[in-house]
Amino acid sequence: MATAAPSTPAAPRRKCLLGNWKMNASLDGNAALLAAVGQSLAGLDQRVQWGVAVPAPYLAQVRGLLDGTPGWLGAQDCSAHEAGAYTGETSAAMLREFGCRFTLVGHSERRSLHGETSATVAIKARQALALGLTPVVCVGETLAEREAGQTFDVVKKQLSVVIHEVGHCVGELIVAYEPVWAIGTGLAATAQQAQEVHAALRAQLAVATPRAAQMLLLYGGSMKPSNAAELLSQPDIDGGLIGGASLVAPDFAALCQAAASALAPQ
Ligand SMILES: O=C(CO)COP(=O)(O)O
Repeated sequence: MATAAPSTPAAPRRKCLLGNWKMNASLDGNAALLAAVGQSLAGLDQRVQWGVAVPAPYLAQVRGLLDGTPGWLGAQDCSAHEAGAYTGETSAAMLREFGCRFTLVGHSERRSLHGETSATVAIKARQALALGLTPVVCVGETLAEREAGQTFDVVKKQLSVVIHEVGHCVGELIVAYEPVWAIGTGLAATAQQAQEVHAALRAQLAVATPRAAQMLLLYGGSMKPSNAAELLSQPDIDGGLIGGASLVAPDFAALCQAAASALAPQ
């Protein structure tokens, strides 16, 4: 008698490492960084996707630098508006025209320094999806919120506004959990802290989409070569959104290799 297949097979997830260069770039520096990254990552397990979110003025240059590599080009933000009198903004259509594959939305620095609300972040995610860009929706609690025991409430609320706004496209999102207290501080969440938030986010997504098990959930906040292996081996951590370490070619390459090591052998 044939053995029945398990009803819920383990999801064959990929890993994904996205660099967020923030406001750090120069023509010469970008060329040197990506030449070194490209060289280090030749032969990387193809189940590891990598990419970089660059400042808007460098999109055209970096598009050329990534040509011929599997690296994804991304932006750090996109406008909530389609077009028109919005000085300083960059639309999803413009990002698309310059070859972007993804855009961050709702990074904590946008929320805290530029007053972005979850409602605005959700509209940005919808705009990005409408133009065929993958929104990387960033959520995360502050230290005060964590200490007050509000972590799960905060991140779920941030995500629920986006889920509601994008409707049936939820499964196309990438979600990045970035605890605000871990960003740029050198103090990453422990693998256990990050895993339990990721599991909660995936459970929340599962209510909205049958694709939740395949969705990429990234951790961000002081991920570096010394802590990457443990973080990336958690069952619900599918990769990283990397700030500082994405500016150092050997570090970013080491994180991608750690992601490859965390995957099951092919
Ligand atoms: O904000 C981040 C990525 O978006 C994380 O930054 P760091 O990796 O520098 O902590």
